[in-house]
Amino acid sequence: MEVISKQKQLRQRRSEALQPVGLVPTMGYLHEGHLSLIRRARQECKTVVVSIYVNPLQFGPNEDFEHYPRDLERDLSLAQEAGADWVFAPTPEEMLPRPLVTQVMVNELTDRLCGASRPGHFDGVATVVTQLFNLIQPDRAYFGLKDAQQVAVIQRMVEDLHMPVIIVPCPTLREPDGLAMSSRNVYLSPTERQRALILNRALQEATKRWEAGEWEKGEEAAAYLADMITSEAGVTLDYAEVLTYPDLEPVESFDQSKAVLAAVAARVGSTRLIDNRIWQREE
Ligand SMILES: Nc1ncnc2c1ncn2[C@@H]1O[C@H](COP(=O)(O)OP(=O)(O)OP(=O)(O)O)[C@@H](O)[C@H]1O
Ligand SMILES: CC(C)(CO)[C@@H](O)C(=O)[O-]
Ligand code: BAL
Repeated sequence: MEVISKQKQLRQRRSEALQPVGLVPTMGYLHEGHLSLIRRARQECKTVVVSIYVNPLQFGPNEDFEHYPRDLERDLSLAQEAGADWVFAPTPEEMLPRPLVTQVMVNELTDRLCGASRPGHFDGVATVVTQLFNLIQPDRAYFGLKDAQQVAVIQRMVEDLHMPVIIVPCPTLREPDGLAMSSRNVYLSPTERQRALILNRALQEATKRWEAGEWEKGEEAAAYLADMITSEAGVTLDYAEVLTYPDLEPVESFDQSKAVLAAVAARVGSTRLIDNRIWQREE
């Protein structure tokens, strides 16, 4: 496996790469969720590129950019084991030699959920993903559905701007007790780690009720999720929403919606976690 930090070296390698080229964009501190994306890319692509870059553009001024966990040495050995051919790990100076006066903005889809709670977040994500697509020119790019809104935003950006890349959404990997894997789980104390289970538990219970046809509108399901999460000590709800997927519009009637996203975000102590389920009616 080759570690690449410079754009020039990347362009050189890219011009000689076996195709298809698969890209797994990450912010590092790799866990099994990331590794599942790398393994999937390995099955489907001749060249597998993992990018590791904590993108300052997608963090708000009071967010955890400085403290975001980083361990490049460990990441490199995990990426290699999972089958990566190259890791692109640029410095912020390499990606941002000067402040940008250009950015990519995806509207509407970013008005709700994490877009509403983290103003500017998806502008930063769309911009850095465009930079990575331009540098690496992947044929396929792999994204986790734990960040379901991110998948919808990137997919729409690629369609709107005719970017020549196939977006591959991949399932969320969980710890044995159901907690969605996340680099931010390391912030949790043992008590918080237990409390964090409420996100998955609420989604699991809501899924049973949706399957039983208990609700007509999305907002009834969202209220159920909000109640359950709010009742857990030490957990502060950020949002609970149930929207059509991938358009992220209100669900007026479950009967008429093919795919629906039930998404939650909450602070457990000071750690912000997200989780979701996609509910799909069989045709
Ligand atoms: N549990 C998971 N299962 C599958 N994919 C995941 C999981 N967690 C993250 N991913 C995906 O890995 C890619 C890189 O994500 P990122 O590096 O932000 O990791 P993360 O664990 O989501 O970090 P954080 O939760 O702290 O934002 C994204 O496409 C993300 O959706
Ligand atoms: C896609 C991404 C790597 C862009 O920085 C990030 O948002 C993430 O890790 O999901
Ligand atoms: N996986 C999303 C990256 C972030 O929280 O900024």
